[in-house]
Amino acid sequence: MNSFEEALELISQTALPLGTEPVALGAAMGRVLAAPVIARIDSPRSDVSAMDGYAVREADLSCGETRLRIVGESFAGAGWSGSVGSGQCVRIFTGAAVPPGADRVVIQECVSRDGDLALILRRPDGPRHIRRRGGDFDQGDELLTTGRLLHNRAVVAAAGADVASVEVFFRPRVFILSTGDELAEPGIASKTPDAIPESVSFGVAAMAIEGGAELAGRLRLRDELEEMKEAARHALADTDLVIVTGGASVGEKDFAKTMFEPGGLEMIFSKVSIKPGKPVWLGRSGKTLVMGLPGNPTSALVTARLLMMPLLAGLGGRDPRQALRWRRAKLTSPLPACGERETFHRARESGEEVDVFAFQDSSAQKVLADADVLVRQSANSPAIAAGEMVQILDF
Ligand SMILES: Nc1nc2c(c(=O)[nH]1)N[C@H]1C(S)=C(S)[C@@H](COP(=O)(O)OP(=O)(O)OC[C@H]3O[C@@H](n4cnc5c(N)ncnc54)[C@H](O)[C@@H]3O)O[C@H]1N2
Ligand code: MOO
Repeated sequence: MNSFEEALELISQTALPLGTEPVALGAAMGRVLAAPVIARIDSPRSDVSAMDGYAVREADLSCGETRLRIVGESFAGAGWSGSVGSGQCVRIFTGAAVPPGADRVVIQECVSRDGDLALILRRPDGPRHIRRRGGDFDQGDELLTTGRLLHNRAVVAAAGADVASVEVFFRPRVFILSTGDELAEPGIASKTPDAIPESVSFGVAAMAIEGGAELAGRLRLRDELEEMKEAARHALADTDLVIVTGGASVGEKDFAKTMFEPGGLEMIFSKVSIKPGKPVWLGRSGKTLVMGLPGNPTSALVTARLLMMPLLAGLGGRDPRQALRWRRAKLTSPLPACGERETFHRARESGEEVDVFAFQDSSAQKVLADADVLVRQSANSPAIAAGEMVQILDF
């Protein structure tokens, strides 16, 4: 059995980027850059006004009142072509180019206008309200590095750099197979005695999409080996990762691994010393990776968070360990000593504190809805007192 750190290391070695493609910026949200974004223009493109007002020559301003002749207007997108001479000024608006000669913008609240004369009541001090050319970035600057996730703010920077399309890594294509004779589609389980709603694939699919995956398909399977082998063959075609839930343990109908044997299944790890989720496994069938998650809903979601997310990060061009950003918080109640499996408790964060739920069963579903972090407790650690700091991970 591998430790959690060993499993992560194996994932880092296995999860290599799948390839790259150009995409239009409008479709790039959530994608990972495979090449840096380099600015194609300066920003601002020239010295521009930061306020609505009048572009003046600082040297013209006297301590008392100053009268200047308005010789032109400069709008954003339609600047004024002349230059501002002594005793002159130009009406100017936010984002408009500051004409040569002017070196300050006086905001319009400090100016009264009389025909083509601007009357400045007293000499302004403070900022000159001019944004310098290239003050934000220069043409040729690297604005976004390879491996960056394009979120809403990053696409603003790319678009602002006059970049129309970006080179990104392929999204991993993920197929989810859930196994178990007892499973029924949510909404119809109550009609059959012994049936339970298939819940896990919904959470795993949602998490995979959050992790940058594209959902290639989802199938619910009965524990019938021949049917499962056929489904495995179908799921393996044209996907990068198959996630199979349930049947990971040692039950008589636990066929999650066996179903992949016709295509060949090379194991990468077959159990991890964590609680919950010990039966989680990773293998490769042909060129497709296969991850088996335990069927218990909490075990499935915890292992998906701890191991599937780093795997997807790596396949999608990011550092797998970036998917796990541990933070620290203070325990509100004590934790008992940890057994020999590293343990990840479901908990809720509140301010700088973290409340570990009393119900930690691996079959739990209600608590999953309430938990927002996992609390990490190392294997064989002694009891941890309330008030101690612990490692937490967004869940
Ligand atoms: N003798 C042993 N028994 C078990 C061991 C063991 O080491 N020795 N390991 C236990 C651990 S730990 C776990 S976790 C579970 C995992 O078992 P499986 O992956 O084989 O899961 P199943 O038996 O298929 O299901 C477990 C449980 O979860 C329910 N389930 C399954 N799939 C779904 C789904 N998609 N949606 C909702 N609920 C699901 C299923 O009905 C079972 O109740 O094994 C222990 N046993
Ligand atoms: O790992 Mo199982 O998830 O302990 O019940």
